[in-house]
Amino acid sequence: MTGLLHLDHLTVRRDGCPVVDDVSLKITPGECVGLIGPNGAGKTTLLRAALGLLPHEGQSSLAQMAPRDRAAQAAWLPQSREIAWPVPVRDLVALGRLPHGRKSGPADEEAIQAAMARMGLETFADRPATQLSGGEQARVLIARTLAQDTPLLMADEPIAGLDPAAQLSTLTVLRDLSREGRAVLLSLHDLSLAARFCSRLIMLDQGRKVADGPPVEVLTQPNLAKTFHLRARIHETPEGPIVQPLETTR
Ligand SMILES: Nc1ncnc2c1ncn2[C@@H]1O[C@H](COP(=O)(O)OP(=O)(O)OP(=O)(O)O)[C@@H](O)[C@H]1O
Repeated sequence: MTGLLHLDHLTVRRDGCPVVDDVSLKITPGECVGLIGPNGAGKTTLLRAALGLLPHEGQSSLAQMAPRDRAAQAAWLPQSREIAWPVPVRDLVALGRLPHGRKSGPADEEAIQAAMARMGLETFADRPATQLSGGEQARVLIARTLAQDTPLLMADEPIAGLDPAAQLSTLTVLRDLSREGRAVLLSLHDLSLAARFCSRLIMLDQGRKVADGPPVEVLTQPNLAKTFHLRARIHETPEGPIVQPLETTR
């Protein structure tokens, strides 16, 4: 299967210490891959280095691309969700089309409308984006990445700050994109939602990839104890495992 992202022995050092440590992986179309790990495990650093936004050792197929090719290959939703300018929501979503060229046409219009509809933003179209709530602004920025219409979408904690219904609808949108044949790589902290919506989980611990596979194989008691220092109950349900943290084991 053709990979949309290959990382080959990717390492990022901060002050000489590796915070992403020799990570190799491949993301293929149809996958919704969740990057999990405790605070400071290296999730954001790995995503940013994979995009070529940080100096690194090893190889990232995306980082090697020319900027325009990379923007056609991958859309990126960073963790910071600051919207500085009071532009109408529709115009902000339309910025996702910039990598497709300056002249706007029917395909751009269609992609913008589809992205706004997927994130439930039609009624906000003319509102200045700065006047929306934090959660609504997050949905606008997700819509901007959807409008970019790339085979790969990478998102750093896309459901942080969203209410439970918005979390579910956002993860449903991302999972549906993968089921349509794109690939999604996202970091997230909610292990139960990760298990339910991701087809594969990659667990990071101190920069190293310590588990990689289907959620039931990654979210095990020993992995949770070793990586998250957590004793947890894992309930098997028809919707996938639910992880109930019970106590820390540090
Ligand atoms: N600019 C920086 N300079 C020095 N160290 C940094 C810098 N940015 C991140 N780090 C360190 O790199 C490590 C990985 O950070 P990173 O933000 O990638 O973790 P994370 O898994 O995304 O964490 P979180 O879940 O808290 O968002 C941390 O120990 C962090 O302190």
